[in-house]
Amino acid sequence: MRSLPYFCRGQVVRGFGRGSKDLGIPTANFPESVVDNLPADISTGIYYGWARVDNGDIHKMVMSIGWNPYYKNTKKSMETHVIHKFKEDFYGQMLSVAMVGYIRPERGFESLDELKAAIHSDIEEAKIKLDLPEHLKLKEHHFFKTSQGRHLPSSVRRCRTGHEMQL
Ligand SMILES: Cc1cc2nc3c(=O)[nH]c(=O)nc-3n(C[C@H](O)[C@H](O)[C@H](O)COP(=O)(O)O)c2cc1C
Ligand SMILES: Nc1ncnc2c1ncn2[C@@H]1O[C@H](COP(=O)(O)OP(=O)(O)O)[C@@H](O)[C@H]1O
Repeated sequence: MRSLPYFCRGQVVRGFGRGSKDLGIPTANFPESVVDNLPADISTGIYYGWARVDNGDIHKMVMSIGWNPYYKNTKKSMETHVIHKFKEDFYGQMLSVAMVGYIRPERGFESLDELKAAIHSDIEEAKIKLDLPEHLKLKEHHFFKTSQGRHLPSSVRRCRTGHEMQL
């Protein structure tokens, strides 16, 4: 995928409230404007990368892009599970992510337990891959040093591919 790494930020909005309740794996949702602006070559599926909430620490993350076939959603979404235990929810805060690599396509599952097992295996894969030097160096990218600018208009918070960010 030519567009990877892909750098993106947006204010966290409410989803269907299933991530935590059903799965025990909370996923922060991006607004529709961010989902609609994904480059054409970023296909639906599961990705790994780095994430930061407002000006906090940079953590490993896994992200699901698509229609969640298990739940048969009608709206495409981008849902990020940050691999970190937060003290509280962060709705309305700025989430900055660097999508670094692709894991697998989205799938339907026979049971919730199978979906949960698949997500846990994605998390383990992400943890290992992100320790590679070429991925670790992205934590130092100037994207994560620029203003988290919650006050900035959405037009200023455009998402960019690694190519556009002059890696
Ligand atoms: C790493 C990861 C992998 C996922 N894989 C799938 C999948 O293969 N199929 C699917 O239907 N949903 C998948 N999901 C999406 C979950 O079903 C989704 O996070 C859940 O529906 C919560 O949605 P909500 O935040 O809108 O409530 C995945 C989520 C994550 C974080
Ligand atoms: N480690 C985490 N990763 C992602 N979101 C988290 C995490 N810890 C807490 N949250 C909070 O949980 C919310 C997601 O919970 P979830 O049950 O999936 O609800 P929703 O459907 O509203 O997205 C996020 O928007 C965020 O505020």
